[in-house]
Amino acid sequence: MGKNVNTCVVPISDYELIVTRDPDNVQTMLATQSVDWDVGEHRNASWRPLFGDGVFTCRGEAWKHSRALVRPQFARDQINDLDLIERHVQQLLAAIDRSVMTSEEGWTEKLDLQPLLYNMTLDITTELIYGYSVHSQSPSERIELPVIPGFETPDRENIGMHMDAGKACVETRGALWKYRWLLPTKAFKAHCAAVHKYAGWFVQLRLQRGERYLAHIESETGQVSSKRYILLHELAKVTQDATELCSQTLNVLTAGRDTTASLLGWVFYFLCRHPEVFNRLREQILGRFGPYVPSAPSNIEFKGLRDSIPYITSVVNETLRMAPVIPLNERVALRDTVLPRGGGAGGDEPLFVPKGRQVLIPTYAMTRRKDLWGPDVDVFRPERWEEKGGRKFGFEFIPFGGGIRQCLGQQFARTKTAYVIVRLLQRYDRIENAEMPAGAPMRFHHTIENRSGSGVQGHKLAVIMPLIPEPSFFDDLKSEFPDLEIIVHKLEWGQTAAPFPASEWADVTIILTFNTLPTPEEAPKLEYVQLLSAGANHILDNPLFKDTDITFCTANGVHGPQISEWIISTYLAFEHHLPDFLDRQKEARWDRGESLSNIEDAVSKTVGILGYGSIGRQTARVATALGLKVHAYTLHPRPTPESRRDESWTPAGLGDPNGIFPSRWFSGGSKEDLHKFLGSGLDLLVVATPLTNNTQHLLAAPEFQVLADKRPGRTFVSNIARGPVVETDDLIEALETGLIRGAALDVTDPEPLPDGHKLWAAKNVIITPHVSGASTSYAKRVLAILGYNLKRLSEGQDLTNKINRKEGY
Ligand code: HEM
Repeated sequence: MGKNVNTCVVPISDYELIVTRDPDNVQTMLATQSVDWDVGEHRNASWRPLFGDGVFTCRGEAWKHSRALVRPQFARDQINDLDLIERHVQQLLAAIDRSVMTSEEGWTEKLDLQPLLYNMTLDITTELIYGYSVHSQSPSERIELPVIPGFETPDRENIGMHMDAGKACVETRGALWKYRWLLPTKAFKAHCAAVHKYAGWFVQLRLQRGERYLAHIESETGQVSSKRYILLHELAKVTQDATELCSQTLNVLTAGRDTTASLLGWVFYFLCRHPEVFNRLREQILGRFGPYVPSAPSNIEFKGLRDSIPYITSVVNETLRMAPVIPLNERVALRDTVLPRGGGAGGDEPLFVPKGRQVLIPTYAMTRRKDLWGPDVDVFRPERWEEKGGRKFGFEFIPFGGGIRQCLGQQFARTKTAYVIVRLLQRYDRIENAEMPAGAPMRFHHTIENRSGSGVQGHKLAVIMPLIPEPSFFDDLKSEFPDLEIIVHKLEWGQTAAPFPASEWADVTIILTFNTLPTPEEAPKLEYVQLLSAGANHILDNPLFKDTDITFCTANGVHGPQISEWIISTYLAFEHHLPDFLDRQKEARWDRGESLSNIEDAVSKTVGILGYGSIGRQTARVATALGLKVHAYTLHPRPTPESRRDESWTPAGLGDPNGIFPSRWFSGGSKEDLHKFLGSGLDLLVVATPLTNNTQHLLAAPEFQVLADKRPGRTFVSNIARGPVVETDDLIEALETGLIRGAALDVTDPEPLPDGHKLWAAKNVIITPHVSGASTSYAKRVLAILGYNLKRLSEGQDLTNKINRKEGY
């Protein structure tokens, strides 16, 4: 850009390629002489592991076959289903509205639109292609998927992440092509496997349901429409090859999702910098469609959408000119051939291109040529598209490619983009640029995104804790989120008041703390509080929690490893008589007692876990390894694989995120439900339920009796939850009378357990002073949760370990 050169040869390492921004050359490669050209082998080789062989990745005959298969689908009107788009746009509006401040002007908080747009296009595209949306914007709307024996239910929560991370790997592998073997492959393979599993599951469902697939989805989603269109369903009428269906749908998914989200992101990038364009556009939109009416159906028809407001097309075209979301294309010569220009001393003569030579087409540089676009080429001016009766364009403007491989989704993308613009401008009367002036707000994948790369721009994190993390933690955080401002304050142990003036809260948006909290008025910008504790009962009455909708997240998950170790070690210690032997050791006494005849090991015993959260799940993992069977008890029923999953944070490779360990599941809130579980034959009962009004004294004399009815005097009770969940007197009674085998208690009621309390001396009891959660790795794990949540925040995703205000945990 900037120089008066349009075609050049560029040596890179040990090979040469040609770069051209000459429209005649481009037309030759893409259209008029396309028989001499194809996309490079390495497009297919680098993308295939992630998305398979499909219309976007293939070359030669395989591409022709793919294009013939997929193309007819895009000629159908049904693909432009505005009802489908509207449903997901509503979620976008809801997400924006959630950040509206209560100030009189009704401004939203500063917000990063790009991740929200990415979520929306993912939701739209997955619904269009597979019939089920991933609902990344509103996970609660996800419909339970049916079980397909032999096929793992797809991970809808993380599919966007797997696609993005997989694509990032493809980009790096592509850039380092000859040396790609230097790159690690483990993570890439995992992302590819997750993406294939996702698409493969829907393909299976379609193949099994056959023609009834559409009806099945309509009855599951409750959305019946004569216009309903599902790409997979239609393609499967032509081919039943599962691999092909998988690859072709994934190819369209990738071609359609990021591109449109990036385009929309750039549209609003320019609109917020050009209020005059925003105002003119909004005036025309309101004139044609009227203002936004909440809860009224959209009155926008496909036919009138783009034609009736040509200025929308001008704004979109100007955006694509300034920021072509696919900034670079390429072709490779299939035989010795020529390009019309670029050769000779002046560069005006034909240029010989030997077979195998790669030619790059920098679209972004072609649309910044002053000789083609005029002296104001660097100015965003949609009006240029209206001059001289509307600008006609040829191969100097190819944001959707051109010739035989022209984008199949162009009309769909333009419709979707226009629709979102109309709805947002109907709804909001102003938009302002809140981006910091410094830094290049751009992320460069195979599409260009206007995104600072951190997504946490404008955020300020206050770390307030007694143990200050290692400096390397902050270095890592800074390198991942360069725009994040961080302040760190050390607290004395036991101190709760903030060690700084209240005015310092004013621009804090994120806090990491145990219970040092501002008032809602002191921290008007606060969005997210990461607690250092797994429990939240100490903040439930705080006005910041009670009277605002600020997101609070617990450190749920940090305790799983050490507490499950405590549970299993006290249980095994009891079964192996270790407390007795330690007593005898103190007396230097070699005495086996009865142990040679009555030590029981854990194999084939049954552990019942009351409260199958992160601690319960890790306990299940360890118990399973020892040969125990697991019975799980949860408040809400978990009848399907999907419902058994747990999205809360867990250290990698630990816990039971997919709910695979229990052999039996019990649930319910009534005594009867609880008794069914307690009566299922438990050798070890682990109490791991939070303390709430409903769980106070959950286990008392009747419950110990139910345990004993099935396993007389056999059940060992382990309480690592909270003392009051168990009725202490009844527990002592059950121990003394031998109704239960023994108990390990890390928590008691009262707590601390006073000197001389009779529980100290109860039969077969092991008591520790509320220490099972202690671990030198505690802080490290909390910080991992914070880092994970910052990433999710930056991507516009829901945070993990969010406290449910209704349930109180
Ligand atoms: C702003 C949005 C979009 C832009 C800028 C865009 C751009 C492009 C470009 C430049 C190509 C040509 C690649 C080449 O020459 O090798 C292409 C191909 C393609 N696009 Fe799009 N696209 C967009 C949206 C979509 C959507 C929404 C879909 C589908 C739902 C889609 C489906 C495809 C397919 C299937 C191809 C492969 C065509 C072939 O190689 O035969 N695109 N797109």
